[in-house]
Amino acid sequence: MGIQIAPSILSADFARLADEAAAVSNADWLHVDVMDNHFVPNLTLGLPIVESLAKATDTPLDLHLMIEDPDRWAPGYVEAGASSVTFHVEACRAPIRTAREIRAKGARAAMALKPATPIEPYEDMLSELDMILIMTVEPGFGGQKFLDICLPKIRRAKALLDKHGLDLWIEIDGGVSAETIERCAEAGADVFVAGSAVYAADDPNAMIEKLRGLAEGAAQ
Ligand SMILES: O=C(CO)[C@H](O)[C@H](O)COP(=O)(O)O
Ligand SMILES: [Fe+2]
Repeated sequence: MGIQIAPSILSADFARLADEAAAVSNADWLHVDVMDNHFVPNLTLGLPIVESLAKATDTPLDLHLMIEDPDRWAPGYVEAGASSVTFHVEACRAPIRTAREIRAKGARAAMALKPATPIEPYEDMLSELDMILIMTVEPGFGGQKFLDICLPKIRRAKALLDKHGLDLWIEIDGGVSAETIERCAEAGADVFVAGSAVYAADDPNAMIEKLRGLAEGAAQ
């Protein structure tokens, strides 16, 4: 698939979500951050809004569940219209079962790791997934500073995938901008979430193309 850009609607105007989705028509995915004020200290949106957003845009929805008990909720987000559903392994009680349920309902299944969570304990279950999300900020808020200390984990994740001959995507989320995206692409990331960098730009679609070009150049 190559490089993919996923603007996060966390940085959009929530009163105009359909327009904000249309403003990033060059995006490969629309990244939707679901927060429950328990797993993270912030509260955003849930199933009814995802269901409406899925009907309002042709861009596939990339759901990032920052919630407790994703085992219970993740399959419902596929039914609501998500094309990819990511659960946090720190909150998930049965990641293999949950990944299988997401896939069985027809979406891509992904597992997210907070900055201090290692990838190695999950080596044997990578084949159950379509994507690994490596957080490059502590989850909970947009507009935070990119954590360089996460770069070695991207490289280790890429090496594990190569070792097993797996073609999972590696997604990066948090602090991605024109200043930081090349480092992540060099390390092996392929899907780039960008909230504030895209929505604060005068021309969001031009920023998406700028980010895509920088990542493609660095990935070669
Ligand atoms: O998951 C997230 C926060 O937990 C968001 O997707 C992320 O922070 C995007 O915002 P920005 O690009 O401004 O860092
Ligand atoms: Fe996110």
